[in-house]
Amino acid sequence: MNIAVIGTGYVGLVTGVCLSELGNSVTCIDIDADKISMLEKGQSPIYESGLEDLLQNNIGRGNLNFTTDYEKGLYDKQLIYIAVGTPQGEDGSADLTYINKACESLARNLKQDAIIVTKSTVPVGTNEYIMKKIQSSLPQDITIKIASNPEFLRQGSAVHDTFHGDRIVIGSDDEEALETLERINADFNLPIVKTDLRSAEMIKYASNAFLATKLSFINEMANLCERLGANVDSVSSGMGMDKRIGSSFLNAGIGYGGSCFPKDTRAIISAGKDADYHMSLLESAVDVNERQKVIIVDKVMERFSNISGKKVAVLGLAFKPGTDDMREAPSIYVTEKLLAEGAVVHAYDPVAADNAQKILPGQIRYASSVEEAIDGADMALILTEWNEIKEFPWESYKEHMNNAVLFDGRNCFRLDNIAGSGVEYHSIGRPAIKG
Ligand SMILES: NC(=O)C1=CN([C@@H]2O[C@H](COP(=O)(O)OP(=O)(O)OC[C@H]3O[C@@H](n4cnc5c(N)ncnc54)[C@H](O)[C@@H]3O)[C@@H](O)[C@H]2O)C=CC1
Ligand SMILES: O=C(O)[C@H]1O[C@H](OP(=O)(O)OP(=O)(O)OC[C@H]2O[C@@H](n3ccc(=O)[nH]c3=O)[C@H](O)[C@@H]2O)[C@H](O)[C@@H](O)[C@@H]1O
Repeated sequence: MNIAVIGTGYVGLVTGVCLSELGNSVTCIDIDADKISMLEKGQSPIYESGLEDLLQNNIGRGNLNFTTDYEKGLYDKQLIYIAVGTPQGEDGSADLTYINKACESLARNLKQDAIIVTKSTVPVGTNEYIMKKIQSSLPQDITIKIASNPEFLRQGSAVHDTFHGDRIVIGSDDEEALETLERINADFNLPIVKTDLRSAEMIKYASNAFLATKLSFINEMANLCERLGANVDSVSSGMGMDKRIGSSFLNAGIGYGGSCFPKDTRAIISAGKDADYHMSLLESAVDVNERQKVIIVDKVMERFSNISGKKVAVLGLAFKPGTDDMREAPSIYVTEKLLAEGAVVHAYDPVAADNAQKILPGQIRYASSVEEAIDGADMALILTEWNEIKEFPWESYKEHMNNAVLFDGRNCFRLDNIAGSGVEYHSIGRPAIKG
């Protein structure tokens, strides 16, 4: 099938690349000329395992193209995916500016009937709005249909998730659109959930909101474990063995970040307000996460009282391992707070340092290895559980640091492995280990 994808961020790019891998002819459109020029050369603008190989293979096979030109990109396409960003607006609601702009360009340049498929996460009712907006600007002889196909990939495992996800959701109020999407998606060989337009939009928000709430729940339990002398690792595994609870998303830590959970939870709270319904559970989940992001600095201050002039090594900056994405990364809030307390911050991240330098405070010094970051440090904070950080040998902390005190915001290590190592260790929801 001939497919266009509008927007080449995480979702647009992965969607375009994976649909071309399945044998479709795909053109990706973006307004960012630098991005398109990189992509045309087979270079991925994002760090995502396996993506660049697939990108290059499919460009080579001639079934994947990139353009900034809507007319060229939409030419002869039967399916058009919209995958532009829907960031958080000032009042917490989803900002539909990019969706509006994409719809306007689409309507100006579409010359044939097509099915428009929304991949972007959009509030319930937006697909109906998109349909009306585009159709009202099209010549009368062109007809469009609309469908929602929300995306569930995780950054860091985006390609894997696309081919091995738990389900594909397609929603439409038009039978023909549903059938076409079912046919295209059948090639992924995954369970397909077919539903109406509004329910598909809601499934996406409800899924992210549920996962975010699960994280805030376990983080609250972790904070209580600390006060009551229990170990949240044991609590998580004991809870997770119950199939009704499930063991995933029970790793306590310094809270969720990233480009979606923070904005999507706020967007659904805002949708609740508009519908005159108070989403009290979700509001609490968001509040717990706000507090959790900086809990590690509270631990530092409790231990040291004054960190002015102290060298603090920050290990890991990305919001999670496997990505260079810094959006809403806890490292933003943690480094700001450390600097406000007068600390001298030396940071290391295996892939996110370039992006970090664009948004973190200018005073941060960047190291090119864990060793360099911790050399002569008075304490080290782990904020992202990269394998390289998890595999760094214990002895080396003692060897390099002025003071081997480690604050682990991701519970990377088992307590029984640390005892006796000579490193003082503080983590989340578990007893501290004296050095
Ligand atoms: N990042 C993720 O892991 C996931 C994101 N989503 C949702 O997917 C949507 C996209 O997210 P990301 O890929 O992270 O966004 P992004 O912000 O990384 O990329 C959006 C892309 O759209 C382009 N763009 C903006 N306006 C355009 C226009 N008028 N025409 C053509 N291109 C335009 C931008 O230049 C950019 O390359 C959002 O609604 C997000 O909530 C859903 C699941 C996973
Ligand atoms: O809508 C989206 O954008 C995506 O949001 C999340 O994916 P992502 O944000 O890429 O990453 P996750 O693996 O879900 O992690 C989110 C945050 O939760 C944190 N987390 C995750 C799991 C856990 O057990 N503990 C924990 O603190 C991570 O460190 C990270 O900051 C969802 O998992 C995807 O299904 C969804 O498509």
